[in-house]
Amino acid sequence: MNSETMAMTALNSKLDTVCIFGTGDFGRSLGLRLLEAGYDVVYGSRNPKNSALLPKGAKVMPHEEASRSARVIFVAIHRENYDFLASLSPALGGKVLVDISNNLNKHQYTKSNAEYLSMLVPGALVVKAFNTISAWSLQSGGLDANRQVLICGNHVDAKQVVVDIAHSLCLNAVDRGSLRVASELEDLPLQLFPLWRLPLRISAGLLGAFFLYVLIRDVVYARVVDNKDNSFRIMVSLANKVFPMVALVMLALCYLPGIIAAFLQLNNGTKYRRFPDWLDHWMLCRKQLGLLALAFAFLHVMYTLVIPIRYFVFYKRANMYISLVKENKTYEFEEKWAWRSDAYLSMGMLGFALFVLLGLTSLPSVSNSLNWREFRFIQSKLGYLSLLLCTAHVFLYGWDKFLHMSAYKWWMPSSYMLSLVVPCIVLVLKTVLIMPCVDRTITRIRQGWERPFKAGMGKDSKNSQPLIL
Ligand SMILES: NC(=O)C1=CN([C@@H]2O[C@H](COP(=O)(O)OP(=O)(O)OC[C@H]3O[C@@H](n4cnc5c(N)ncnc54)[C@H](OP(=O)(O)O)[C@@H]3O)[C@@H](O)[C@H]2O)C=CC1
Ligand SMILES: [Cu+2]
Repeated sequence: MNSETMAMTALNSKLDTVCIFGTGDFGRSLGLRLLEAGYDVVYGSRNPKNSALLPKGAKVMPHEEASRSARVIFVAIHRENYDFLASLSPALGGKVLVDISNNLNKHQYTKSNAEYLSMLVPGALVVKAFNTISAWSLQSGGLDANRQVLICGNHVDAKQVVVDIAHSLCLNAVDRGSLRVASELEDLPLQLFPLWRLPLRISAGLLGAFFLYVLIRDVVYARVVDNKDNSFRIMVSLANKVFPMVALVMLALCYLPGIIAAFLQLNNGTKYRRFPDWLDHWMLCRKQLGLLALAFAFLHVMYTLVIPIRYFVFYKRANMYISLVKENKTYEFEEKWAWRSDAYLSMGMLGFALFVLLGLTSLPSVSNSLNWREFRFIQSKLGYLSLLLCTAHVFLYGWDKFLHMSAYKWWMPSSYMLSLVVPCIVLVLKTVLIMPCVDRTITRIRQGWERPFKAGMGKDSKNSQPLIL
């Protein structure tokens, strides 16, 4: 038996007892789960007599005594109170010290908490883990919260011991590498939807801009020029104009960064050159952009469904029927209008169905069941088709309004027309990219080929992510 196996056996033989320093929220929740999983739990506390709140079956002792009874010690104490651990150094030598601490702010300290702990207790095998799991989710059994335990540390065996504990608590363990990444793990709980920020800002900006525009155009202008009060239209009509426009532009914005990246690669003649940071960031949040766009499309569907029961629509229809009767006229069937309304409705429904499919395949549980080619086919080809159908839907709905400009000045075009600018640019560029000659060049570039006269340029770094156009 070599020394490593012996050390492992020694670690495993003691695994039935786990020590926890600190009897606070996290210590208590973790202790409870460990007891339920069949471990013996010993708490190390400043106040061993105060065990009223602790889970039944756990023992409480002073820190040094508690540390002697186990090989694995969870340090459920805030970093600010770590200093006393230095004096326990001799007792903690060779033990697996699990640092679970988080900070209040990002980059609060120059050294991560785990590295600081290993500096305080140099003889211990420090592992960073469990800091991304909350005391609450531990208590609720991890059933309705994040179940992923991210682990890092410099000692493989010590990490394995922590992985085994995580597994026995029915949590998923992911090894993230050495103790150097500890500060990254400590930053994770402080993040608040990092990839949603840009998409949320974009959607808020688009919402505000489109709403202001249709408000000025449909309400304020009508009031000032025609002395007509259209303000009641804000609630449903204007909202139902703004939502589909925002959804369409945002769907187009999901595809624009991939297209820009492809043109950059074409221009550079190589894929071995980094994209600008803003493009990288934009590409990383395409999924969030798409999901927000889908939410706006859903809103548009719901607002459209209530149109027949609106008072205003009821009033307009009744008035039309009455005037037809009064003037003894019939409501002529116009084939052109029948075609147009069926066409835009059908395009809208098909586009929306594909849009929902895109949303579904972005869910990890679904995308995990697809291979890369299938995923690309849906996200790229069907996404392109969805954008095309949705653009056609908006175009067919508003085309007479584009042509019929007399009511408004040239400087106040239809809002639908404005919302088509970005999607049309994206569709045209995308069409250029799928032309066989261009597509062939891009495929070759992505396989590592470099345009001869540009070869070697910027070969310092690869693109940070594979492309989905
Ligand atoms: N709560 C949570 O959801 C999560 C917490 N964490 C981390 O877990 C650690 C503990 O958090 P939490 O349980 O919420 O905090 P609490 O404040 O509830 O508990 C901290 C415990 O530390 C001990 N302690 C306090 N001061 C000192 C000191 N000067 N010297 C020695 N021990 C001291 C106390 O135990 P005693 O009186 O027995 O000595 C106290 O109960 C923190 O580092 C936190 O960042 C990480 C992820 C989630
Ligand atoms: Cu529509």
